[in-house]
Amino acid sequence: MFLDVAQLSVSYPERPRPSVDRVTLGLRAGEMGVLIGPSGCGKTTLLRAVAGLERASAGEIRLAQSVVSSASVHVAPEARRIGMVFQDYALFPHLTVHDNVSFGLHKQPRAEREARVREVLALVGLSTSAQRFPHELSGGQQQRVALARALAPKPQLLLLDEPFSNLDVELRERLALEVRGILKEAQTTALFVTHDQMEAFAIGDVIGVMSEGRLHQWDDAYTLYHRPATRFVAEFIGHGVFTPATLQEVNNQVVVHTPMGDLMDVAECPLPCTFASGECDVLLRADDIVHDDDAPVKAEIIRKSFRGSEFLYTLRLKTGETVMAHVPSHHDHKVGEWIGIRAEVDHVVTFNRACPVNGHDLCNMPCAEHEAPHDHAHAHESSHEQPIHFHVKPSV
Ligand SMILES: Nc1ncnc2c1ncn2[C@@H]1O[C@H](COP(=O)(O)OP(=O)(O)OP(=O)(O)O)[C@@H](O)[C@H]1O
Repeated sequence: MFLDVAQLSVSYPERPRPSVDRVTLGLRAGEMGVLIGPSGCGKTTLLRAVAGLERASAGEIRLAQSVVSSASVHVAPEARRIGMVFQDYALFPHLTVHDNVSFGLHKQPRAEREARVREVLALVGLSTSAQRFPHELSGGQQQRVALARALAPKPQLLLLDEPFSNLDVELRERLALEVRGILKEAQTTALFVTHDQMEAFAIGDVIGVMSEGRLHQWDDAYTLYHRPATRFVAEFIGHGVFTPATLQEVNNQVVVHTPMGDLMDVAECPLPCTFASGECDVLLRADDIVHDDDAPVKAEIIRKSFRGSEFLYTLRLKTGETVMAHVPSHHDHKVGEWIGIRAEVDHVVTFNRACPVNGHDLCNMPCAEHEAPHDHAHAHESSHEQPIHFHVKPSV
C-alpha cells in the first residue's frame, strides 16, 4: 500500500474519547479514497492526522513505506510532500491564477517553474485564465486553481477536505467527475472527505464509512451498498429498513421467512444455525421492493418523496412493519392508498436481531464489546469465535 493507516487513534486533550479510534485503511498508488460519515465522526481529524496536522496517540501512518506518524514518530507536515485542497479554496486574492499556482514552486529554476505552471493549468483546463485574478473566476474555476496549486509541486499524496461543498449541486457533480479525471491523469493518490454519498460514489475507488471515530467499512461503492459490513453502513448508505426474519433450511435450501413473504433461491445466505433459532434481521433495500398490483402482499403508503424518475415510498404492512420502495414516478399513488408489493432480493444481508442497550441499538458496532455483523461478505473480518456457515446457491 502507498498510504497505510494501521490502528490509528487520534485524541484531543479535552475530549474523553478518541476522535479517530483504531482506524485501519490503505490506498494503492494512484488510487482515490473517500471518507464519508455524519458530522463529527472524525473524517477531518483523520485527514489532518495524515497531513501531520494532528498527532497520532496510537497506531501508525506509513507513506510510501516510511512511518510518518506513530505514538513516537511525527514527521512535520511540510516534510511529508502532501498537497491539500480545502472547501474555501484559500487562494491569494491579490495574486493572478499563474502566481497562485507558482507560489509553492519558488525554489525551482524559473524555466522549470513556468513549464510546470503551464502543465497543471492545462491539466485543469485553465490555460487561458493564467492572468486573471481569483475574483474574476467562478467558484468551480477557483477550485480548479486550488487543485492546480496543490498538484504543482508533485505531492506524493493529495488530501481534499469537502472541496466542492461551497459549490451548487449541479456544478459539484460535474466538478467531482472532472477532478477524478484530472487526478487519474496525473496518477495522483488522493484521500477525500465529503458528506455527500453521490460525490463519494462518483470519485472514490475505495470509500470508508465512519461513525464516532470508527471506520465501519473500507470498500468499493458496490460492496458498501450490497454487502454492508455493519447495520450502521446499511442504514447510512442508500435507503432501506431492517425487517425481522427467520431462516429455515428446507430441502437443502435456505428459506427466509419475512413479513413480505418467503424469500427463496437467495444467493449467499447464512445457514439458520448462524442465529439462535434462525432468527435475525434482514436488510430490505428500497430497490428490493417492487410495486406489483397482483402481489398478495399489500402495504399502505405512509410517506412519499418525488425523486424525478421515481418516488421513494415509505410503506406500512398490515403486520405493522415498515418498508421502503423505489417506484417509477408514473405510478403516482396517494398517501393512505394500499398498493401491492413483493420483495425481489438478490442476495440476503443478515444481522443479529436488534438488541437495545440503554435504549440504543448497539449491535451494529464493530467493536470488541458487541458482536460483529453476520454479513457473509465480511465474515472473515468479524470476531466470531463460532464459525459461520453459509448456504451457497449452486451456480446455474
Ligand atoms: N481541535 C479540536 N479540539 C477538540 N475537539 C475537536 C477538535 N477538532 C475536532 N474535534 C472533535 O472531534 C470529533 C471529530 O471531529 P471532525 O471535525 O474530525 O469530524 P468530521 O467528521 O470531519 O465532521 P464534519 O463533517 O462536521 O466536518 C468531533 O466530536 C469534534 O467535536
